[in-house]
Amino acid sequence: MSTLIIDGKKISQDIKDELKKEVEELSQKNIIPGLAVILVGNDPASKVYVNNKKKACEYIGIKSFSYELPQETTEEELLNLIDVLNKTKEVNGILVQLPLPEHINESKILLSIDPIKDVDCFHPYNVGLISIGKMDGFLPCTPAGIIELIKRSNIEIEGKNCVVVGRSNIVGKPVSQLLLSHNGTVTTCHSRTKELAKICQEADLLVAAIGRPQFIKADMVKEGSILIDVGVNRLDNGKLCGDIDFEGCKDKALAITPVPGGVGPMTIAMLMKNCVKAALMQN
Ligand SMILES: Nc1nc(=O)c2c([nH]1)NC[C@@H]1CN(c3ccc(C(=O)N[C@@H](CCC(=O)O)C(=O)O)cc3)C=[N+]21
Ligand SMILES: [Mg+2]
Repeated sequence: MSTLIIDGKKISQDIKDELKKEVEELSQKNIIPGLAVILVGNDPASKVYVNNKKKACEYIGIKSFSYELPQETTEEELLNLIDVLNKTKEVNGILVQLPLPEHINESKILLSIDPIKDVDCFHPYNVGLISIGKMDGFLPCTPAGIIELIKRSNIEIEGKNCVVVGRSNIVGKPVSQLLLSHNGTVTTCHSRTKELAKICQEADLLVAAIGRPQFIKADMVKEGSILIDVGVNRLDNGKLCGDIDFEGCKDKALAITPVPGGVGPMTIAMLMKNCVKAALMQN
């Protein structure tokens, strides 16, 4: 049987079209979702992501408020801006693009965002809700995007041996929790895991969120498995490359996500979904 290449671009477009419709209906009740996007510094990759988020807002009909602050911005200045946005009625969601410059304390910033406007789902209050299985509020964007890719490809999570490689607060940990809430049997691996290859070989569903180009090779994956690649590694030649050796692994897999065009676009679609949800919760 030929491998299903999961088309994240197409699926994210479907979601954006669903949201566009929903936002049109909301406008009849005079509700316009608003997202504030804050970027500190000049990282070119961050600028690209932030622009993609603004474009998605425009397409769907979400009003975006953009703050591009210089690298030297102090923690206090950033906290003051967030305080103002927390109190601004037109702003339903606040996103502070990560990573932040070294001199700014990231956890202090994430704590200062009003949890009801925390569309990234990074505030400890919202992280806590996810960890106790309350999934009716904001969902973390990349992990929720992964679940949506799987569901819309008609793949069942329940009962599957799910292996997540990576334990970051942004991807590894929350995706493990979402898979668990969908009744997967979840193993979370990391740099200190012993016999990583052996554990990966047992995975019916493997999520690679390591941050190393082509780390997962064909001999590490099970025949007939589902392979989800969260890697966004920029190579010296400018090309984007995943954490899975796509060419090597694809014939062994039942389904696999490409990079680009897999998980990445879903992250933005799920962010948009959280913005619409935020507007509903606040109106
Ligand atoms: N507060 C915050 N929230 C985030 O959600 C967040 C963040 N900070 N910092 C950086 C990471 C990374 N991230 C991506 C979003 C979209 C693509 C994406 O659309 N990727 C395209 C390709 C884009 C390209 O060519 O570079 C794709 O995979 O097809 C990738 C990565 C969100 N992040
Ligand atoms: Mg991400």
